[in-house]
Amino acid sequence: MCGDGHKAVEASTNYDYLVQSTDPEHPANLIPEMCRKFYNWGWVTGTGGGTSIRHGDHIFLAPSGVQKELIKSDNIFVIQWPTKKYPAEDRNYIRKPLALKPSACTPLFLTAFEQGAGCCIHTHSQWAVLVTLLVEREMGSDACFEISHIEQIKGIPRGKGKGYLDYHDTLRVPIIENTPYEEDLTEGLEAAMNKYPDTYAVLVRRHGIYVWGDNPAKAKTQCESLDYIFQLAVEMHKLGLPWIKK
Ligand SMILES: CSCCC(=O)C(=O)COP(=O)(O)O
Ligand SMILES: [Zn+2]
Repeated sequence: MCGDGHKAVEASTNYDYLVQSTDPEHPANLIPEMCRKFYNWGWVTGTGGGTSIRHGDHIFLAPSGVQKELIKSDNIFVIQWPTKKYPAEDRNYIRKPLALKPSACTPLFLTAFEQGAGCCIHTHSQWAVLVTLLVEREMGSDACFEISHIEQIKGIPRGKGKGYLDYHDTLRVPIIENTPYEEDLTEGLEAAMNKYPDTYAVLVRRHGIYVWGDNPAKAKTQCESLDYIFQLAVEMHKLGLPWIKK
């Protein structure tokens, strides 16, 4: 057996306890549970999308290219935090399930954790994709998504430690262009975070969205609020209703 294979066997043998817990809130139980919900909501169908949780100095990650609704705790990867983002071989994986690859979204999830997030969700929601196309056609490829005077925007934070948006505020979500490989989105995500330091989400044109939060519950509810708003925005557009109330 080659050196790498030997290391993987050792890692999976020694660190299984990291993904074994009877606590439903443990990341190794929560990621499969969240992915099942996200699949049923059309967010992670056809293996796309995923989620990752930071718990203390461990990052828990779903595997790549698998049916996300079928993930088991035993399939979860664990990285020791902090870790290098690149190259992938230099990341501090301490648990690598055999025959599985870590999510291609890993460097993007790590970027969210660098910002202090406790959980990052990537969806391929059709509402998110449609909004990126509408913004491009109506406002141009440099524009971000903007909407105001919708009750649900109160579910989105104003920025770290700044509370939540009010009904009269304008929600802005930056949009980055898609790349042929998921990993290559990282540069665009970092640039969008620098340009919009208060954002908790970045849309990816023709692809989906990355949403993060201080913890799994906040990431999930923020992602739900955004998805509700994107669906509403698409329907408003069909009715000729403006997204910004004058
Ligand atoms: C049909 S999925 C294409 C790849 C992608 O966009 C994605 O989100 C997959 O992520 P994974 O965690 O499965 O590597
Ligand atoms: Zn994706």
